[in-house]
Amino acid sequence: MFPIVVSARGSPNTSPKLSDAPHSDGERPRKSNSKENFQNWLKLKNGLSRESSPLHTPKSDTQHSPGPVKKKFNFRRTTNVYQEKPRSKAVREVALIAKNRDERRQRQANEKAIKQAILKEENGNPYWEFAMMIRDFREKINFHPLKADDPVVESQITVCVRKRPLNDKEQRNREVDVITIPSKDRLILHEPKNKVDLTKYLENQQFRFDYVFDHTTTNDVIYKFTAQPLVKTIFEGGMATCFAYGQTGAGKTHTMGGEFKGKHQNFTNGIYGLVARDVFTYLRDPRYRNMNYVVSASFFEIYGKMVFDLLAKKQRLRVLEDGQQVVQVVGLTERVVGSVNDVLELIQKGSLERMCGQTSANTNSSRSHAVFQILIRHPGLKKLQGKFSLIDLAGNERGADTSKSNRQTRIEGADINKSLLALKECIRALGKKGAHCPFRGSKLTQVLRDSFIGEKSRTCMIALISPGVASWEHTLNTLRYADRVKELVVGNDDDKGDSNQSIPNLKDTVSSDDTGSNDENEENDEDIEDITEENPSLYAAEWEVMESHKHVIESCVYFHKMACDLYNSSQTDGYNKHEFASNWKNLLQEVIDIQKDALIKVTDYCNLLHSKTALNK
Ligand SMILES: Nc1ncnc2c1ncn2[C@@H]1O[C@H](COP(=O)(O)OP(=O)(O)OP(=O)(O)O)[C@@H](O)[C@H]1O
Repeated sequence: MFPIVVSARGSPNTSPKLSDAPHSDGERPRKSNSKENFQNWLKLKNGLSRESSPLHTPKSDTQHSPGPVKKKFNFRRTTNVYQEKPRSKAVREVALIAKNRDERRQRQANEKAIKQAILKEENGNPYWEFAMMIRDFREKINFHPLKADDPVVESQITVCVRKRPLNDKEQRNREVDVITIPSKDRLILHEPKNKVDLTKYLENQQFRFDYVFDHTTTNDVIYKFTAQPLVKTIFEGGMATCFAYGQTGAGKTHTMGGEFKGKHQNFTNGIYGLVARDVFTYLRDPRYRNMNYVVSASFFEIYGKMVFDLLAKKQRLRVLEDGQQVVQVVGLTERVVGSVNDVLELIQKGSLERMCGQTSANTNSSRSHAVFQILIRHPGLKKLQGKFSLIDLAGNERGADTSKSNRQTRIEGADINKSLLALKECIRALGKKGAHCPFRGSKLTQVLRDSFIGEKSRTCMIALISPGVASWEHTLNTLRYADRVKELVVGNDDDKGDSNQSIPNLKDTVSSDDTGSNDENEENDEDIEDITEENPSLYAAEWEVMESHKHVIESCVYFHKMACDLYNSSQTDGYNKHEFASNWKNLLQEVIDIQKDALIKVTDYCNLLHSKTALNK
């Protein structure tokens, strides 16, 4: 039974009413409307803090404020008292305080009742406030999602994001979907936050990529906008590379290997299989039919510093680099394939061999990078015409997830972080024409070195994200990483038509204090400005500084070891002077690049800190 709200003056309260109050006479309750309840609850909350608090006495009353009360009254709080004409200003003031207190209590009771009604309807959903705020936010947006027949824009580096649907576990936990995709190249992450007084609010972070795919997008459509435009590159004598990057369980294998149906994986609709299909289509094209190209494939995985052949029972392989910096994976199986089915068989074989570890996020988590390559060679298996490398990267989650794990898992985590950091630097180097590529930063970038050099090399990165609120921090990391890669390759192309629509509240935080009325929200506006104007840019800059700092530390250790090895090798009789000089030069260049990058980032950060401090003065 809900309390019947009667105002202190005896008239029915004008507060918002419960839209779904259950009937006390045993009738079936009316169809509930939790959104309306939520709006009412917000209004109540707001009204409560502003109207009824003694600190928020209405202006008309404060104008006649009698000043401090000196006498002590024996005041009986009844409805009649409010209706009587006060005998003095002091009595009137006390009556007003009492009235406000009563109203506040009634509002609290009302608020509690509405909250209970919403909770009942939301079936105890612990995230219901965020869910309502996000729903509210989305209602104000015009959605222009990507359409399958939209044109494909080609570029040397493409970075896009795919959001998967909430999985069964997330749905059982009633997780909120914190990703909104308003258009084909934009994405908003709703960060769930709590103020110090535990009021919940959203901090909306907007990102922009070449394409953003929502949870309804199929592998075929993703392929069309990502890897498919790169297939012709390998026929034109270039290197093509496609990475799947993201948190464990976000959908990397689903995208690269093929959609899962239970435990069965459909390899025909993964990017590996789709690339193979198109390679054979190109071979039949009149332009290439007479070239008699030979197609072959290899499949290996990189686990820490070790490389294993997935087509040869995980035989361990060595990676060697010659004086010309050509990197060879010695003994890697390269199978000649005559049809798409041959390729699918190899994909299936290799996928079964993949190394799996365990993390708290996914018991079948992949802790290794899987590299599937399709090569086109001139007849006689000699000269390479082109190579398509497809990489299903290991889960990118950081210390937070691995700190609870054993030492081995922590080492794996550190290796994964290191290789992902090196990968980012190498793609950035590809984007900055002529820049030094620090490919020795990890085994992954070492074996993929030829992907990052040359005018004809093209790369695409698909960042996979989980939409659930429980994953929002990992999702933010993934988006920041992808954004960093994109930032350097996209430039200032702000001519994307309707995708630039203004999105409501993007510069605002949405909080459960919001009622939509400006004058009622004066106090909160201060918070809004502080949170959205300052923190994200500072936070992002700080994050960059920390990342580059770590990179400097790691590279110093690496540099020290390599420099010692190189020096020792130069002390032997008959050492190769050319090779020594070239390696020493490259090593120095690599470490200088990393330090320069860190210097730029920390300088930007210092400037940002100074400008914020100056603004606050
Ligand atoms: N877009 C999607 N639509 C439907 N289900 C998906 C989608 N993406 C992923 N899934 C499902 O989510 C689960 C985890 O996906 P997947 O194994 O591809 O994650 P992962 O990122 O490769 O994780 P790991 O790093 O452990 O390999 C799978 O059951 C998969 O079917």
